[in-house]
Amino acid sequence: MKRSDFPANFIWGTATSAYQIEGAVSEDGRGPSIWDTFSHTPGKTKGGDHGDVACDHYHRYPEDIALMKELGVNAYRFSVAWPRILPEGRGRVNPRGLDFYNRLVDALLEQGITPWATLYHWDLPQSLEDQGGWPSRETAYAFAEYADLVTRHLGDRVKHWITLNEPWCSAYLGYHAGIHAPGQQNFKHSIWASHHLLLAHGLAVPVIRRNVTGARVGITLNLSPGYPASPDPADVAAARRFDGFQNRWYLDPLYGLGYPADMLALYGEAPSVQGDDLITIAAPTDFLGINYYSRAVVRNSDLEPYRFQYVRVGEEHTDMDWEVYPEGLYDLLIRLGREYRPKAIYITENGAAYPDAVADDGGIHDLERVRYFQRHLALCLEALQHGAPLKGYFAWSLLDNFEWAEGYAKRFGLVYVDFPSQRRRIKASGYWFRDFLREAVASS
Ligand SMILES: N#[N+]C[C@@H]1[C@@H](O)[C@H](O)[C@@H](O)[C@@H]2O[C@H]12
Repeated sequence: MKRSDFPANFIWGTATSAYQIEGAVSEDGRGPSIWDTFSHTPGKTKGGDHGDVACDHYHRYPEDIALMKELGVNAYRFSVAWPRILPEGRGRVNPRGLDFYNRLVDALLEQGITPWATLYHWDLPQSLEDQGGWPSRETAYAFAEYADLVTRHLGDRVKHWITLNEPWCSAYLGYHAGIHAPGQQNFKHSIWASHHLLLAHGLAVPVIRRNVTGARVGITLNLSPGYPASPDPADVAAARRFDGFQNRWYLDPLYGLGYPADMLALYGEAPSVQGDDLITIAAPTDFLGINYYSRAVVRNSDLEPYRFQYVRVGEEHTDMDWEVYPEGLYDLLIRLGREYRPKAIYITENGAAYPDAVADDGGIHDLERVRYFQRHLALCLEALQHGAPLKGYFAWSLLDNFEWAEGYAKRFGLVYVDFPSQRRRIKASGYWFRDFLREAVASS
């Protein structure tokens, strides 16, 4: 498989998010986010890690753009930090926050790198959480106001917009599992949050189209194909419930099908739908972003409310203990193309954490990650050749960064970051990606 096996106009990028790399959390007028609060709450993140400095990208973005240039990517997916733009979430605008993204976008364009902006990658302004957070419908309206402001300022140069990153994580991990910010464990709130996140997306789509000539708008979902642990009908049914929990709860409303009836029955908890919400949520989009890391294998369980249990399978796992299963990406792409028929699909994140270390020769020989990318790209190509509307691929991530509750211990970067010194070193996987993009290597 080589780059020229893919269409000539295929997008090749890397991805990051604001809270994971920027740092400068109290600089130039930025307000606090729920992740500032959560990461500074004892016991919430590994080793008490937080994003106060992270990769210091707020100051080092020219160096990081130079790294993107060296890797040879033609696109870069970043997120805009809502609390940098609107410190209280609504109302008062922070011009220095807008200035940062103006500088970032101009520097990317100067290097011939197309900016892809995610409007929300989990850093909700704390003041909005204090007023109810995503379980409150008001937050969806606040998001639409935020989207209007940002796209009016950047829309002349940024044409690719992702409204939300992984609403499943914001709703489930943040409001039911409680392992992500804001750390609530309230099932009803997680269902309401999921609805208001989708509503926020739907409200933002026409706003972006109004403000951005030639806009390409989409959403990014973390989708995982679910497989039954056995042919036992109880396990097969459990896999269907997992699919509803992880995938269909978001895909169905986004593609005009409303919330899946089987999941509404299972949950016994209706989202706080009002008026034309489902029409708003199903606003036509130009692409579907997929973050793919692994599959799920599940068996039946009486554990309420989801009634499935994960089963650990496979011989090969990443440092996140996620099975390496590129076949799941193929299955997902083919299914989505057939069942939901998005105009286009972009892999907006794919990558792996491994316990990288600097070797005696000064290199980082992350050959497992090279193999991970080779295998997943090969299956992307196969899915594309079998009709999936795949148009691009963003490797997660450009840099080792703040891996949320896992802190800095989990490294996903193509570029190694020594956090105390902030020194960047391109890993073997980064050099492989560069050579793949230069077509200097063909790999099986
Ligand atoms: N975990 N993990 C890696 C990666 C995370 O760092 C991103 O912020 C999320 O969008 C998505 O979960 C994937």
